[in-house]
Amino acid sequence: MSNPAPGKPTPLLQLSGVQKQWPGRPHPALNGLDLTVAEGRILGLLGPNGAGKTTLLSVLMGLTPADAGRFELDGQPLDRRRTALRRIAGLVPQHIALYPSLSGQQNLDFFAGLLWRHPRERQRAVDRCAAIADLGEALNYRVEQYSGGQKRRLNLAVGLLGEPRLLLLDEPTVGIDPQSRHFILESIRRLCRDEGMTVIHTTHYMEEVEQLCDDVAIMDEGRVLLNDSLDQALRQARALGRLQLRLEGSAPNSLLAALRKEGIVVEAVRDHELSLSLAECNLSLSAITELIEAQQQVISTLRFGASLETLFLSLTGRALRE
Ligand SMILES: Nc1ncnc2c1ncn2[C@@H]1O[C@H](COP(=O)(O)OP(=O)(O)OP(=O)(O)O)[C@@H](O)[C@H]1O
Repeated sequence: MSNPAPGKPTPLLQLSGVQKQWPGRPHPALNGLDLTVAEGRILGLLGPNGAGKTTLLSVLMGLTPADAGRFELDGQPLDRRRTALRRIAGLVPQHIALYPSLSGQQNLDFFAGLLWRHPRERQRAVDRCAAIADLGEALNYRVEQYSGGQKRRLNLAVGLLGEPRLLLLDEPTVGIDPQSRHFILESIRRLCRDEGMTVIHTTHYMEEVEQLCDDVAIMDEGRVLLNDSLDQALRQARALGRLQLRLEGSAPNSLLAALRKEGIVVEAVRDHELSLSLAECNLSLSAITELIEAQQQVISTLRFGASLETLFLSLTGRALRE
């Protein structure tokens, strides 16, 4: 393998031309998919229903073989029929995969028993994952008594029992309360930061990708249309976007000049409202607000019209949640 360019993250996984046709389906679920997953980073995999995200995770877990394609792990080619990722990957499936009549603890013990032979290793994995789920007393309750959020937390913990190097998350926060969602996202972030785990996080929620992920891949009709760092993707999105601002006072000329100096195009000024185009500006949103506040202006509302959603729309021609 050639050495990565300085500053560029090392690829853990590289896929090219991956093809998968489910029997009896009119279109391939994966249709020449290329994807790079960088080591120790969180990749947000965005795509509408039927884009092929779950199929991709199934192929990566070796649950179903790809029809064609090249797979490289740590720069070494893998046999596409046995991608061998199961050894290093943990899957947190979209549908809760727990035994409802067993307690949380019993679920952890059971799944750990499938992964670890040695009782001491098994116990260590269970204790670690029980701590990650952080369910307190509820760990001893039957899973059928859990809230949706508690089930999701345990589902995540079970996916971590094998101490995976690569964690595959299939929409891990669907249909749960904001607190549990926050808990799950924080746990993922911590695992990535403290243990160098690599994560593929599939989701419909753009804002989750913006909050959590280092990299983003946008997928549609079995192909990856964009695979880049989140910063680059947002920069691309920003080029499509507008920032609408409402100030508490009217905008002084000094503010307009300061904005223009940073490459921000002031498209319209109406009373206290400004419409800005950020196509030529390299500042982050927070740097722009700081710049405005440094001009002694108070922002009462701010609406950014370009996000991953805008980028997604421009790449696929349709909204993610259509
Ligand atoms: N086990 C299967 N057997 C037959 N067809 C399948 C199977 N799994 C997925 N498909 C088909 O493959 C295509 C891609 O589906 P997939 O579930 O991978 O997409 P997805 O992006 O995960 O969608 P969602 O966001 O709805 O979960 C769809 O047309 C789907 O019907």
